[in-house]
Amino acid sequence: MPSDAAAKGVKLERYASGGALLLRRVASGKFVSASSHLLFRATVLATLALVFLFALHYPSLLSRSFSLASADGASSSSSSAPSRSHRSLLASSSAAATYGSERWQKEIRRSAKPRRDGGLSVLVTGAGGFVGAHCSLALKARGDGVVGLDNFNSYYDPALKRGRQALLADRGVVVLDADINDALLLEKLFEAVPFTHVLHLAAQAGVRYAMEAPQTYVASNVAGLVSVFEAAAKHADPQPAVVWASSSSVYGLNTDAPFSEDHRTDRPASLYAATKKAGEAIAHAYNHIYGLSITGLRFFTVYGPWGRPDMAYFSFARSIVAGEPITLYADARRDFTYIDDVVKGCVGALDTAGRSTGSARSGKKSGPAPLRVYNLGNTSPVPVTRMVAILEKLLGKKANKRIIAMPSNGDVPFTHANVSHAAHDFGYRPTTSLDAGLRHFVDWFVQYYKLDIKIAKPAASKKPAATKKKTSATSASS
Ligand SMILES: O=C(O)[C@H]1O[C@H](OP(=O)(O)OP(=O)(O)OC[C@H]2O[C@@H](n3ccc(=O)[nH]c3=O)[C@H](O)[C@@H]2O)[C@H](O)[C@@H](O)[C@@H]1O
Repeated sequence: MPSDAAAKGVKLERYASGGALLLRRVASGKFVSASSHLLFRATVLATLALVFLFALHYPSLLSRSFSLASADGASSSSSSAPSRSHRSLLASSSAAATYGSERWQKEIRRSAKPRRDGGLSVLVTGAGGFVGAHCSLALKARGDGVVGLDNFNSYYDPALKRGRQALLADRGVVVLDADINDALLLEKLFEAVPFTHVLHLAAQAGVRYAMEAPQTYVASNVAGLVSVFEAAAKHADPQPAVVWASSSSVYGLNTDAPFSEDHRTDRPASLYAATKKAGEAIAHAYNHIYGLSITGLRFFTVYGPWGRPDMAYFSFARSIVAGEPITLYADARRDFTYIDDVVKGCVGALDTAGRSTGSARSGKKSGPAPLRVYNLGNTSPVPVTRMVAILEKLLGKKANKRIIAMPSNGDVPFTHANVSHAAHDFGYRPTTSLDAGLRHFVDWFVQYYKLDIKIAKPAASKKPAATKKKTSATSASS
């Protein structure tokens, strides 16, 4: 081709446009023939078609101005899976306006407006996620304003996330299709609304999956966290207080029990744990330099209705129903914590967060700001075999179990929370037994998947306090 062009005295010039390389012919003295014109047009059309297809699959690799122009305010997505990219371009979220537009701002402000005196205005990242959706519902129910964002990636079935989004939309909470790594989107959000708090729950979860997709953990849990702290520190005026999801996994190879916030967290057993531990160090730096009020919450194996299908209790329930085998790691124990208890902890942490002391304008802080970290666990570890036994009873079917020694996949043998700090500072008291919590989960599970299963009745309990009433978040989900 180049030699042919040279022979015709035509110079080919390469230049970039919209992420694709176009070839332009520049005539050097001679007329370009009609057939060359046709060929040129066909090439341009084919290139444009390729650009369109490229944009459809990889919007994150294109420029910022592209994401600004997208129809639903979707952002770039370093951490999201391809299905989100399609959706962000083709589908519309409840805030269907171009982000930054007047209509978009109006929708965001309406969703963010508290309906009670002294109410909070909270940006919830990961609002399409398990904990994020429940917290958003609880905040909205008590009269706080909530704006959610989520990239709806396909780490697990996005339909479940869309279901949670629909639930939130019913309550008047907007959840934007957006990624925490989209700095411009975050700037626009903080420009539009003076959020009092950020509840940052968007993350790449799952301990074992980190061996398969290590970079997604860095993109979400490290780069994404920095992106949120950057926006909160430098583009919000006044700065909000940030409460974010760390993890019980930071205790890693710690053997002192129950795990206390004062114990060592410098021996992570998985990359997932290491990214959460890195997050805690990053939080320290942003608090120190910019005066951001930051609270990290170490969640302990949170479960319940609308939960995560990648987690053991959920995937085991599916396998039991389907008659498929499950693999149990011998002697593994977890401090399983029910979602309603965790929601109360998150809300308590938000309510007691204390103000940030920095200024986005001057870049200076007026004094030290709060920097806190709390365990949110259930304080009673249970063997995983016991969790399976409860599921078997509720579902009326035996599991096809295969018990093996715990593989070296990042798992730790047990977790056990000491929650005295959270109890002292915001009255955190978990009250849901694993039996009661799994019953709520199975109720929802059977309904959600329209299963023809009669759930076993609870045995008469001597301790009625353990089967506490459902909160609004749980009732909403069942
Ligand atoms: O507490 C935490 O910090 C973490 O809790 C869970 O991680 P994990 O406790 O590993 O939860 P599951 O994946 O549901 O596993 C629960 C238990 O089942 C065991 N398990 C898991 C999978 C399996 O096939 N077999 C099996 O015995 C695990 O070893 C573990 O003891 C979440 O997935 C993490 O995102 C969260 O940060």
